[in-house]
Amino acid sequence: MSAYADRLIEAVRRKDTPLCVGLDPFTDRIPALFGDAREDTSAVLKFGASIIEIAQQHAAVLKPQLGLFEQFGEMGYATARLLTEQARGAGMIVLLDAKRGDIGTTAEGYARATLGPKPGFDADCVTVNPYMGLDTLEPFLSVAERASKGVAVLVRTSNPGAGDVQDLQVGGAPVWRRVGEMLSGATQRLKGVSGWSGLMAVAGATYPEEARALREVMPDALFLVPGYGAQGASAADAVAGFVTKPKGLEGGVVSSSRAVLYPQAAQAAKNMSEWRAAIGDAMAAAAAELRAACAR
Ligand SMILES: O=C(O)c1cc(=O)[nH]c(=O)n1[C@@H]1O[C@H](COP(=O)(O)O)[C@@H](O)[C@H]1O
Repeated sequence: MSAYADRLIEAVRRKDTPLCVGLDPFTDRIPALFGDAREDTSAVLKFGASIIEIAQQHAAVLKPQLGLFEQFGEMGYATARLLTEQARGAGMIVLLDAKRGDIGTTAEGYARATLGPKPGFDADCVTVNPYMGLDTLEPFLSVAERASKGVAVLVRTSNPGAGDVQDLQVGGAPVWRRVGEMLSGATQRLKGVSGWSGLMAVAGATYPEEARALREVMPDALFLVPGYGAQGASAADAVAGFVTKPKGLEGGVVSSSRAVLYPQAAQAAKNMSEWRAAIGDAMAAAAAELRAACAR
């Protein structure tokens, strides 16, 4: 099987947009058309399945947020697995947002659970937190190398408090830059023939200057860029860390969850076809806006 980075970049090129649809189920925002998500996980399953049916037309990548499924207990976990299977079956790349991070021996369990085949999740890529140290990433890198998968590492996150730790100065440079530098060996290990690496760097769209600087430190890492849409970052900010290649569409994926899952028009939908149209419009608009931002 070809390397994860090559599959990802090829899929993004085919869709002609770096849009990654985030699947974040919020019980109070899933429309009643699907049932009551506060009481019944089948409403979450139906909602997620419909989102994937629409997302596969507009985006190459799906990012299920595992914590928001785990809040429903074992049924939530099973639902996330079923939706992962559905998305992969439909040809989408699944980037499981699990934000794992623990000592190496424990991380082996997390790596098998997320990237491993059944009974694991068999996701294409998983988000991990490197702030316990590089040894904690090793199990994920080993599985990724063996199974042509990816590992998305938090480097400069999108949240308001990202700078609390990540901006602290170490030897004249912020921590996030040091983390980016530390990841160079891992980046080389997951490199594909395209020259891109399946060691993805999470770089928040809300901090475009940092994303640009991180690109200099990590020239070969595909970026996973959250923060576009609901967190206020523009499409131009979201692609700040991308690089200019002939088609201008290279550098990673930009995720959007709430803005495409719960747009105002979808909340007002009276029936399923109105809801589908509203979601399709929101995803098409995000895909087009990001495509245009890449071309600039
Ligand atoms: O790893 C992530 O996906 C992530 C990293 C980060 O720095 N910031 C961030 O918002 N995320 C995730 O990206 C999604 C953002 O959702 P929206 O703000 O609704 O688009 C959530 O699932 C977050 O958990």
